[in-house]
Amino acid sequence: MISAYTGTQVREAEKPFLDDALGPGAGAVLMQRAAYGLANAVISALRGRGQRLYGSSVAVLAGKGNNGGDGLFAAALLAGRGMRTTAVLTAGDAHDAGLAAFRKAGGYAVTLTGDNAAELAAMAGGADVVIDAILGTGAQGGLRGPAAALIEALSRSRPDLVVACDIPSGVDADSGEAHAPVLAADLTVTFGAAKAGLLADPGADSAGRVRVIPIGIELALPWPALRRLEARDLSALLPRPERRAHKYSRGVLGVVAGSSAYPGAAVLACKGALAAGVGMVRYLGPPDVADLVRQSCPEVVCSAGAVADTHVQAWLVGSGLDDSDEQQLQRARDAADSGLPTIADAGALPALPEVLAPQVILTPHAGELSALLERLGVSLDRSAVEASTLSAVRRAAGLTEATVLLKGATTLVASPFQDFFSQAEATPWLATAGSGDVLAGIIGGLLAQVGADVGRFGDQGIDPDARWAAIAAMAASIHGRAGVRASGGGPVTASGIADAAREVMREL
Ligand SMILES: NC(=O)C1=CN([C@@H]2O[C@H](COP(=O)(O)OP(=O)(O)OC[C@H]3O[C@@H](n4cnc5c(N)ncnc54)[C@H](OP(=O)(O)O)[C@@H]3O)[C@@H](O)[C@H]2O)[C@@H](O)CC1
Ligand SMILES: [K+]
Repeated sequence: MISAYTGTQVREAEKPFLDDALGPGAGAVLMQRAAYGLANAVISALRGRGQRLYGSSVAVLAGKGNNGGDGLFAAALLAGRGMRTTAVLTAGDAHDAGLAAFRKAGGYAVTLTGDNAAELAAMAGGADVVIDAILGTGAQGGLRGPAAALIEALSRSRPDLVVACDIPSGVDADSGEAHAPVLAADLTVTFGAAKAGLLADPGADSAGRVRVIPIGIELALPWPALRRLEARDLSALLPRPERRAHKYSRGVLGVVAGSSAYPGAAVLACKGALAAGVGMVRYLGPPDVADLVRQSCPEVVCSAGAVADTHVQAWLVGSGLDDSDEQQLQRARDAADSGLPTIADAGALPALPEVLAPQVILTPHAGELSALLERLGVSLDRSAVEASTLSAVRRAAGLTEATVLLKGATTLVASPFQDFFSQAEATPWLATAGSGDVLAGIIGGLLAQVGADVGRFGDQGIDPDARWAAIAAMAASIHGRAGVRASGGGPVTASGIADAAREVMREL
């Protein structure tokens, strides 16, 4: 599991180590570790591209704070390895000890002014590596003045390799909000712990690959602000049938989905659930949709019954529902009100009561989340949601008291108890019709199997209250991995994602 923290949490954790009572320059030790990790990461990245170190060039953009200090010390180490190093001091002022070490190692420093931004951008853009060490966790807002002009010009020239020091300058370490201009990094080398803003969009868009360098503060870190499940977490959390299992003990999912306009959504939701290994799927809906479901998935038991008369462990409602089909909408409301874990997708979102419960998982995309918040009296249009995904999903979970999964390049999940998960396994090829129905199916399939198994989650450090969010995150991860597998770098279909999800489950 990757644990991520706000900038404030990391700074708090660093404080005890900065105390001079620990010895003179105790804080400098942390900076040396950070700089060493950054320099090594740059060396690995260059070698990974088949480039020689000796004679390669690096431009470090250094702000006046400790982030700039990290960058200058790292550049000094790189100069010591034979790289040609230039520092652009973006604030006139610079970290004294860092600049002294940089100069001593043979580095050349130049000060950014109002007049030379374009010239220095051209110089930095021609370097083999650019290190962005302008702003870190001490930033207030984004880049301004000449530093903003430098980054704008440099972004246009698309440097070969950009390495962000701790966080891309202009990205908020707590929220992932990006204050333009931000220089998109290929790699972010972050210190002590991943910052939450690197694992939430749009910050994640600019971060590239994230590498965490331990600096000795790890044991002082509090409960994480955000977590990301990795393959081994999924392996530990996924259900395996017991020796004497039968279809009912493995979990039964009820599905209320599909309409004459979108019958395929019901099929894809059922396929997703079956791929997730559920014992049985019971479909409730109109006869024409049920016919298609039977033809495509003969394993599914179809009826036109009521929610109250249908014995299941979890519900999936909403995928492909028609907003004029009052009978299906009523089923969706009954399911969400049943007290059973329920995934509510697409057409169910506008139909449910405003206040729900943690075991109800809502799965909006940014536009649907904007509409949901609008109904709750919060005016946040789609682009505002996209600009601030973590805060938007937090607000939605707080107001609805439900678990909310926001779909996107990075999928964020928030529980109403302030547990957050972020998964980023997906490929852009996943953005295809029906993909969300498969995701809903996988969530439903997992809810039916492990929703009641509190101990399974506790063993992995997940609170009982957070398990609904963890299940949604597990499903997002499986769905993302399935998309990558089905795509192989090319187009995918939603059915292909469901097929691949079964293989991903087997591997995990
Ligand atoms: N603590 C530690 O021991 C360790 C910390 N580490 C490193 O330190 C980083 C945090 O360092 P930091 O606290 O010095 O802040 P940092 O992000 O460098 O910049 C803030 C400076 O810029 C200024 N400024 C602010 N906003 C601005 C803006 N929008 N545009 C322009 N300027 C702006 C602000 O000055 P002010 O405006 O307040 O006068 C301030 O001087 C952290 O990310 C990590 O890399 C590691 O070495 C491990 C050990
Ligand atoms: K930075």
